[in-house]
Formats: sequence, C-alpha cells, structure tokens
Amino acid sequence: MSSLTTLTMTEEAKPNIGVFTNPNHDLWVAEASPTLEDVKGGKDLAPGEVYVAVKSTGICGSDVHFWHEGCIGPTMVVREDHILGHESAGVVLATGSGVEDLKAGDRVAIEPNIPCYTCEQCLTGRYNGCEKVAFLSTPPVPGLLRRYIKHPALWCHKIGDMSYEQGSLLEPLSVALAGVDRAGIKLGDPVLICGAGPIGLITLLCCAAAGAAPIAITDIDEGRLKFAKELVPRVKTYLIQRGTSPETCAEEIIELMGGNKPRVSMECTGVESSVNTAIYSCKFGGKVFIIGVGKNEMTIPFMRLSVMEIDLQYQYRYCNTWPKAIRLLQDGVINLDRLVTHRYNMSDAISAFKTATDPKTGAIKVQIKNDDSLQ
Ligand SMILES: NC(=O)c1ccc[n+]([C@@H]2O[C@H](COP(=O)([O-])OP(=O)(O)OC[C@H]3O[C@@H](n4cnc5c(N)ncnc54)[C@H](O)[C@@H]3O)[C@@H](O)[C@H]2O)c1
Ligand SMILES: OC[C@H](O)C(O)[C@@H](O)CO
Ligand SMILES: [Zn+2]
Ligand SMILES: [Zn+2]
Repeated sequence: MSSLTTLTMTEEAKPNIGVFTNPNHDLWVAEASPTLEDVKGGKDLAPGEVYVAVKSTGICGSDVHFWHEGCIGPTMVVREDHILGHESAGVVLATGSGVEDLKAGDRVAIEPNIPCYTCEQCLTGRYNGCEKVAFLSTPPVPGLLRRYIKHPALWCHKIGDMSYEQGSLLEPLSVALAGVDRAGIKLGDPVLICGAGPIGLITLLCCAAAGAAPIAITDIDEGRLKFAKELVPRVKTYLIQRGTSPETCAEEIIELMGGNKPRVSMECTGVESSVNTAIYSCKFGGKVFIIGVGKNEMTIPFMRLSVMEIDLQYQYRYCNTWPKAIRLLQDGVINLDRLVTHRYNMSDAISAFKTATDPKTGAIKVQIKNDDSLQ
C-alpha cells in the first residue's frame, strides 16, 4: 500500500523528462521513467520507497566528465543512453509501505546512493566503499536530472524550510565535508586548495570554518579566484599560468602564504599538473588530499613524496555526511547562498550545461529547476 498526497494532483503537471548523454557525447532532454501516471497512482513503490518531485539539481564537474569524456576512470563508463545528475532536492509525493519518517509534502535532499547494506563496507559504516552501490548518475544507474524519481526513503533527508537549491548543495557540501574530515584539517593549519570550482570553493568555506590559516587557493581562471576572494576575503589567491612548472607554482604559493608551507593541500581539480603543484607545496610530514578525479594514470614526483614524508590520500564520494551538512547550513556555520549563479528550467537543460562549461559565463554552480512537476 502506498499513500498519496492530494495536494499534488494538478492538471498542469507535465510528463517525466530526463537529461541524457551517450557514448557519442550527445546531450538531450527526453521522456524518462517513472511515468507521470505511475507517480500519480503511487504505482510500483516497493516497501521503503518514495516518489519525489525533483525541484532543483546542480550540475557537478562529474556530470561534465560523463558528458565530455564519457567516463570517470576505467570503471565508470557511459555505454548507452544515460541520465545525468546527482545533486538534487525535491518534495515527497507518495510513500510506500513501511515508510514512517516521511510523508507526502516533506521537502527532502536526496542522497544519491543505494548501497547493499550487507557487505563489510556497509556494515562498518563506510557505505561509499560498497562494491554493489548503485550511485545515481554513475553509469549504468540513471541520475536525478528528471522531474520525478523513485528512491529509498532512507536516503531522502528532510531539509525543513531550507530552499531546494540549498538542499541540492548538500551533496557537494558532503564531498567537501568528507574531505576536510578525513584530511584532519585543524585550527591554525596552513592549507592550500587547488581549484576554485564548486568543490574547491565549498572546501574553502569548510577549511575557513574549521579555522585553517593561512589559506590559499589556485585556479587557471581569474574569475573563479575573484569569486573565492569575495566568498572568503582572507583567502590568498594564486593564478596558475600556462607553462609555469609545478615547482615554480609551489614556490610562489608558499611565498604568498607568508612562507608557511601547507600542512594539507586539498586537490580539487584532478589535473596532473595541479596534483604536482599540491605535492611540491606541501611541508615535510604534510598531506596531499585528492578530491578531484582525472586521468587513469598520472606521473607524480614519487621521490619528493618519499623524502618529504608526504601522505597521499583520496576521497571517494562520502558517507554519513548529510546530517552534519544539514546542521552546518541550518546553524549558519557554512553559507552556500552565493554559489548558485545561473538557473534554467529542465526543458532548457542543454543551455544549463553549456553555461556551466563556458568559463566566459562566470558560472559557478548552475541549477536546473523543475517548475512543471506535481506540487
Ligand atoms: N572524489 C569525489 O568523490 C568527487 C566528488 C565530486 C566531484 N569530484 C571531482 O572534483 C573535481 C572538481 O569538481 P567541480 O564540480 O568543482 O568541477 P569544476 O570543473 O567546476 O572545477 C574545477 C576547477 O579547476 C580549475 N582548474 C583546471 N585546471 C587547473 C589547474 N591546472 N590548476 C588549478 N586549477 C585548475 C578549473 O578552472 C575549475 O575552476 C572534478 O574532477 C569532479 O569530477 C570528485
Ligand atoms: O559528487 C559525487 C561525485 O561526483 C561522483 O562520485 C563521481 O565522482 C563519480 O561517480
Ligand atoms: Zn558530484
Ligand atoms: Zn555494501
């Protein structure tokens, strides 16, 4: 038995659509499942599942990797028509049997993973390492860039009166929180952040909130550095110039940081030269913490890492971060209000992706809105 909201049976509700890519790197909007009729009828909801009208979805650098490169690493490969999107919030429309904590009308942020609940990683609380996890938008699992989705209630987090945009930003915030937590950023740590895209900028906000000092951030794009400075005025910005070696960049960054070598370099680009800048900057016994994803194989200065006893650590998504992310936004410790620079309707998703990938637009986080759904 499923329960359905009566608030949402509007005539204007439009059919379900999704934003697709494929191995030819096409990008298009087309019909998607579940159908509007199924959603309205609360059909096919398994115990513990809910239907959600997705209201706002952010575009992540990973969506762009799947569109442009057709893959992230050797295992996440677009092999057929594939729906993108994994940063979403929306409203619950119907609940399946056994769902007690959610009801129709609840506003939720969607944690876009469904782990197996039985493997060692799941049972030890590190469900991001689940070998059987279905991560929405990682092929072949369709993503959240749809008007309607079906999802386990367990992975829909109530957001109270937070806006849907803020709710959708809990996903990249989760990435940054997982990174800052595992990197062990502490009060007074000199920290370098490589890359001022949304992940780098949110990592910057988290490091600033954690008391890192001084903090420097790099990018190849002046506009993004200017944005970083507006977000956190005390951050020192460093423009990476084409052709400057990672060693030289590192020397200049350390100078910019008043001679303080970073104890932690947070790498948020996945670009080889940037990884190397992060390594050359780091102090003896420091850590390079890599969030960015890129080429399957990279050349890194092995002996530099060795003689400097620099730890190299990585982040793969997140686990158990949503409640913390919600508390941080609700208590105003982290404020992501300024990150959303552009908004598009679902039907205009192609323009949204073009804007997100054109540096001339000054876009930081582009959101795809869904005003044509139920409720
Ligand atoms: N590990 C994870 O679980 C995880 C989660 C989310 C995102 N990611 C990855 O993190 C990366 C960042 O995501 P995003 O959404 O911020 O993407 P983005 O593409 O918007 O940001 C990347 C930034 O790096 C800058 N950049 C490029 N080359 C550079 C260089 N050589 N030096 C300094 N800056 C450089 C770009 O100008 C851009 O501002 C992407 O690779 C994304 O796929 C990883
Ligand atoms: O925010 C989550 C990330 O973008 C994804 O894990 C991606 O890196 C691979 O699936
Ligand atoms: Zn992402
Ligand atoms: Zn598992």
